[in-house]
Amino acid sequence: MSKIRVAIAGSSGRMGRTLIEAVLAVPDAELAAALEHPGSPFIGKDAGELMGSRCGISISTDIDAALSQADCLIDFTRPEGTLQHLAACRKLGVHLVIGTTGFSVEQKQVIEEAARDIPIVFAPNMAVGVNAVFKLLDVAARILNQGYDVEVIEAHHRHKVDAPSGTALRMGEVVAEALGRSLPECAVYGREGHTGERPPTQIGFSTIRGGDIVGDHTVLFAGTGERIEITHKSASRMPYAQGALRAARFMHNKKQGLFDMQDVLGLR
Ligand SMILES: NC(=O)C1=CN([C@@H]2O[C@H](COP(=O)(O)OP(=O)(O)OC[C@H]3O[C@@H](n4cnc5c(N)ncnc54)[C@H](OP(=O)(O)O)[C@@H]3O)[C@@H](O)[C@H]2O)C=CC1
Ligand SMILES: O=C(O)C1=N[C@H](C(=O)O)C[C@H](O)C1
Repeated sequence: MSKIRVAIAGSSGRMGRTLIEAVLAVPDAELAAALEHPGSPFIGKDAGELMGSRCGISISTDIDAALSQADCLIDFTRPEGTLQHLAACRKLGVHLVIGTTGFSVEQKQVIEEAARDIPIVFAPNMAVGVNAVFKLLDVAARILNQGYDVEVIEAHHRHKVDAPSGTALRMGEVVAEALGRSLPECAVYGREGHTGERPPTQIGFSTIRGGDIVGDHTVLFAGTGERIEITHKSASRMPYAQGALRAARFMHNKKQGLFDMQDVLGLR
């Protein structure tokens, strides 16, 4: 099989740099292009230099030119940037991996619509371990379906701009679905003041932001006389990048469709 030609959006960001490192390290993919938004101080710089050694690909703002060299774009940016890249991928028939989080319901609909024309893997967490935890949560919630209060607790670095994390929200969705609840109806995002007693069907979310925490998630099932905690802790961003590359490989022979990492990992 020929190498997958990968373009990376947000290439100077935390995930962008990790993705460059991941792509340059594997034999079956090549870095085709590296993108940044206009105004970035990294425009014109060699993408490999960000990770220590030059690779001959300059960081550019020209989305169409970048996509003309690529089979797949990997995007970990911000929702507005992702939607701009999505439109260009759709126009040029380029596959898209979306790791960005923090989309509105309407923005997610735009992604769904685009997946009629191109294959898209859209997942709030590309790490294999987190996707295993989604499965464990489904099993746990079905067993602990009465008498256990569910709380989702997440912690991330001080630079993260969206809350709760996309992963925490997906964990809440998995548990809510297993329990036959609608997350928008039962979710509570933080508590303050005289809140009254906790309704038994509530799913609570707590957010911690600080320092360089890469990403920790815990789902707590609190019963009477016992507690169950299912926790995932990231110590590096490389598992996210490697998951994104698996997603790019997964789409190689696909024509269209919306997928997530459960599809990529064969966990459906
Ligand atoms: N699905 C997953 O597995 C994971 C998802 N994420 C998500 O990925 C996203 C990025 O995270 P992270 O790398 O830490 O963030 P960073 O802020 O470090 O990187 C984002 C990059 O995107 C650029 N950018 C910002 N706005 C735009 C825009 N409108 N158009 C194009 N590029 C833009 C930034 O440039 P500048 O710095 O100049 O603003 C930066 O280079 C977040 O939504 C995060 O939640 C993160 C890790 C794993
Ligand atoms: O912003 C991050 O860093 C992360 N974002 C993703 C999320 O919002 O779930 C995934 C991971 O937790 C790291």
